[in-house]
Amino acid sequence: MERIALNTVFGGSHQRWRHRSAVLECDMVFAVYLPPGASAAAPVPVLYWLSGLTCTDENFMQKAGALRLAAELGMAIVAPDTSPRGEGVPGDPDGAWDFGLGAGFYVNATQEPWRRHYRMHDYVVHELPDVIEAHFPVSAKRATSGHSMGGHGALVCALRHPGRYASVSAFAPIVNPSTCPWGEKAFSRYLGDDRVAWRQWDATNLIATARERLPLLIDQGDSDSFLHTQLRPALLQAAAGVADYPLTLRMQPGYDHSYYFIASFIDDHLRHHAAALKA
Ligand SMILES: N[C@@H](CCC(=O)N[C@@H](CS)C(=O)NCC(=O)O)C(=O)O
Repeated sequence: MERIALNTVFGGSHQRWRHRSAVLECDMVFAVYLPPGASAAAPVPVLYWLSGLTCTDENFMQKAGALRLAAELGMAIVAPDTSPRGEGVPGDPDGAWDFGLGAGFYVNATQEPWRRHYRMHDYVVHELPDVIEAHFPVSAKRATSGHSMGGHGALVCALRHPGRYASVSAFAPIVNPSTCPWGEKAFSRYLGDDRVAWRQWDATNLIATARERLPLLIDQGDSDSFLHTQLRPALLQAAAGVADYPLTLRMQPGYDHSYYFIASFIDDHLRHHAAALKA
């Protein structure tokens, strides 16, 4: 592991690290924020933030405005990259931004040529937390949240792994990737044409049989240009209603898809997670 950045912020420490991922078979960079006072004697819980299309570990740390309250709440935040990277990792054949590099969709690909490197689900659920818990003063109390493609990722990680997270939330998540253009493009390539295989990667399908009922907070801007084509939170809300799953979906008037929207409501999400992590 090699540290490539270190910044003191709100009394804590923002760090970027490069490490070799065995799961993804490439070098990866992640960011971690450690609040003041985190130590081996006083380990802190961790929020795993999953970013959206085109992002790296940097977008959330620089733009979400989360670190002041994370410092106050005594919560670490880890932000991974959004896909495998580097030499030999294939990207979108046409260079598009919604597939491949920066667009791993937090699934384990089964199809060539993606299946060797594109295993972001195993990376964010297992390998990265193992690295974090081995090298930083954190506890095994975990929460997850994310934005757009990363909102989908957070929901799927929590729904597929009962007991692993104390808490989950999302901003403008892609709730039903099996039936929207971003998801259909990604899933048909990463997972193949058999749509039955897509169901285990789709929150709207998974919520129907959820074995755990973590209270789920979702914020969605009603002026988000992707709302009606890609995101469609009403589909998850309907499935949650049928399954009697505790979902709070807040439609936020005037807000778009950007980090201005995330920054406006991140405090509510951090408090939502802190309450569960401290319980
Ligand atoms: N590049 C796309 C937009 C992609 C986009 O909105 N990405 C979101 C996640 S889905 C994001 O967080 N972008 C990075 C940023 O705003 O810092 C476009 O030109 O329409």
